[in-house]
Amino acid sequence: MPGARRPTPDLFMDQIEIRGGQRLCGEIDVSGAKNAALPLLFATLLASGESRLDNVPRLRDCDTVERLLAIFGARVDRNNGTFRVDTRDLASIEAPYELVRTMRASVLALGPLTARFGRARVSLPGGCAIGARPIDLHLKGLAAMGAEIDLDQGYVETRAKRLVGARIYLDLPTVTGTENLMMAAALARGETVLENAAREPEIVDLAEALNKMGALVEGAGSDTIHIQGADDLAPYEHATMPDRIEAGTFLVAGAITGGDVLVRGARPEHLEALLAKLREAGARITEEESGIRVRGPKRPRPVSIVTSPHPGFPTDMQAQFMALMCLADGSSLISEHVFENRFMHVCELQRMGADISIAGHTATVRGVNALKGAPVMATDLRASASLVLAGLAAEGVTTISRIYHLDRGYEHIEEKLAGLGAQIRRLRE
Ligand SMILES: CC(=O)N[C@H]1[C@@H](OP(=O)(O)OP(=O)(O)OC[C@H]2O[C@@H](n3ccc(=O)[nH]c3=O)[C@H](O)[C@@H]2O)O[C@H](CO)[C@@H](O)[C@@H]1O
Ligand SMILES: C=C(OP(=O)(O)O)C(=O)O
Repeated sequence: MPGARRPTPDLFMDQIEIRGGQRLCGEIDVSGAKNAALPLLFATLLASGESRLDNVPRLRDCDTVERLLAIFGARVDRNNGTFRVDTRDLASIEAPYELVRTMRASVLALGPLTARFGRARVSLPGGCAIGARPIDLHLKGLAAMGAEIDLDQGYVETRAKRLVGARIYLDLPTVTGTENLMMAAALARGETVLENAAREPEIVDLAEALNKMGALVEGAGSDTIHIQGADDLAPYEHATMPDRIEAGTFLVAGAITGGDVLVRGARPEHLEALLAKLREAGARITEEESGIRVRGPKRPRPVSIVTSPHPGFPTDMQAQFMALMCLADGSSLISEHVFENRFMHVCELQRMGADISIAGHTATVRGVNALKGAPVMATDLRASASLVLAGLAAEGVTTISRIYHLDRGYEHIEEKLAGLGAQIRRLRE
């Protein structure tokens, strides 16, 4: 039609619409953890046979691993939250760019494939919205275990006769780096010691599964992990741990709306830093048998946070906590020290009336009396979650576009929040 404006591509993608201002009350269930399910699914590659993983969340990233495992030749049978992965006929060791670029955690194929087949070819994931995110420490660790490493047309290629155990000091406690090296070490000859290892609960979950497979992993959850490799590993049966970041997001949802929410399945020992900060902000937190209850303050007190590796305040909760601080009765400082570019949500929160300024790694958030609904855009996974939280508390209607980011890490988020009384719906493409 002459003169007609072409709609922007965003209009052809799902959006979320929230009518804010409802006090959220009730009970909400936590799903299995994305960041635990992904390494656990790649760990199936270490053995020949059928592994079974329960409590896998229905997320875009889990669909991506399913596709990758199928490319390697695994048979994946998926029934609700249960994945049965049969790795008897693996035929390929290549993780193609088309899939890796949609999910950085694809790099977790590198350790298991190199350990089991002595070869892997995995596309380099490249940077993403939150930072450069190199994988040099994964590669240094594999090289220390005897792998030859080449870069060819954007792919990392590894070769090794059999990996040998090594003492590896990680310059930074990288989470997926620690997981990749634990999986590689599980089939290496002799003992591997990972020093300055990541201590996240997802590392402990993976260690449990590797031990079920026949490796001997000790010290997971501390900064030194000992892994005694085995000649062969057996398939595992395991259930994914609950998602502490999803749980944390729901706790903030209760707090930001002044509500009363029981987050069923949330584990206090996984969430200590967040719970301490929510209490400082004035939320009442109680640990109950089935989960964690939050009762929101009338208005949050200002609380400053600094992100750091576990057990510090998780970078994956920074954006959500910032949304809460936007409505605090005073100013707070939010310092991001894990990723260099994880303030993408700030501009969008400002569109909703937030008063935030950034200097280097720190955002100063001056609390306002109210946020106002607006059309906003999701830029990465947790940035999207912060916009949902801001939208729940804001006056009027918030429409969030590009929610494919949200679907990478939150299962049925609109249905779950609607169950607490939120006025939220997905506008389909
Ligand atoms: C799938 C998964 O579990 N993702 C999580 C994992 O990501 P991921 O494992 O990618 O994050 P890392 O722990 O590796 O990154 C931490 C820091 O180390 C740097 N680094 C990392 C590896 C490396 O070889 N070289 C290097 O310099 C990164 O750029 C970053 O600044 O941990 C992050 C930090 O808690 C979380 O935000 C992600 O949700
Ligand atoms: C950054 C995250 O995930 P990923 O490492 O998969 O990008 C996250 O879960 O917040």
